[in-house]
Amino acid sequence: MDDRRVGWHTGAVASSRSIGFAKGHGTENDFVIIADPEGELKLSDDDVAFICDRRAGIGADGVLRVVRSQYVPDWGGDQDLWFMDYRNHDGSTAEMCGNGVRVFARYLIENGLADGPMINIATRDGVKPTEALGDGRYRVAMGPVIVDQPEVAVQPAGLEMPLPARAADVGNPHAVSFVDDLEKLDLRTAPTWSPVLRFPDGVNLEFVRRIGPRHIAMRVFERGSGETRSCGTGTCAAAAAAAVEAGQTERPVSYRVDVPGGTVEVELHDHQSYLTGPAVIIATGELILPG
Ligand SMILES: N[C@@H](CCC[C@H](N)C(=O)O)C(=O)O
Repeated sequence: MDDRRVGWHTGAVASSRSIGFAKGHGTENDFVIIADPEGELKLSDDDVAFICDRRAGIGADGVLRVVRSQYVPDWGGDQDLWFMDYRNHDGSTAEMCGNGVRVFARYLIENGLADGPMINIATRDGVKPTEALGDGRYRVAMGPVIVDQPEVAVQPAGLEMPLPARAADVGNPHAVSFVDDLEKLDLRTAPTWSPVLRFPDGVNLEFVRRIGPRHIAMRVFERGSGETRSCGTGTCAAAAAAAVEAGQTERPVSYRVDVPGGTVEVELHDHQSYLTGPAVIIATGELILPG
């Protein structure tokens, strides 16, 4: 039997660390949530990759560490809030996670850490006011989405020609391409983009098919996580790019965005966007980290 499992039953493995976790998802973009209110837990990139490993670990697209903002060295805000320390599957950090922040809000409320229905959640992209709608859905004020000209070329495996893409900033970086057929895209390997220096820290790549005037479908290849079944910031980028492509200048304008893991709604206002979608907590348990 694996040593870590022996340790689980006997507590005899001195070199392992046992930590409580919850598992949740938003439209099947899934996360391991770890409470660390006073910022005592040091999670290396390898620790996060181990937790996210779908065979050796719990399995997830990312990790959400739940920590008071006063214990986050780089947090510049003056309020003490719950901070969502988001890590991708490979351990890298990201500024924001739109599905993660909804799951984070649900976790806070269900564990008595926040009252709701309105919670201000601190992220590396600032404070995200999040509202529990009472029906399992959460509505997040995501901030503005800034869409550029289609100046990027994205090359997925198997396509003869690169796709034109618009850069979109949702706090984290995105590039959105429009396609006629989402099913035939091969996203098992990372698409490349050019110019490479347009995104020196990497980029999330969205592929979008228009279904109706305010309805799109999307697949995504996420920076640090690969293809996922949904990306909340990506749906905001996709909706904003779709509105620009269609010349829809009226605000607010709302989009239904279908992703492989479900459906979300994106509302685009003049200087704000809102993401509404489900958040689910599916399990809690104890995790044994090696080392
Ligand atoms: N899945 C997330 C985005 C997570 C971060 C992203 N991979 C990045 O590195 O920017 C979402 O729901 O927004």
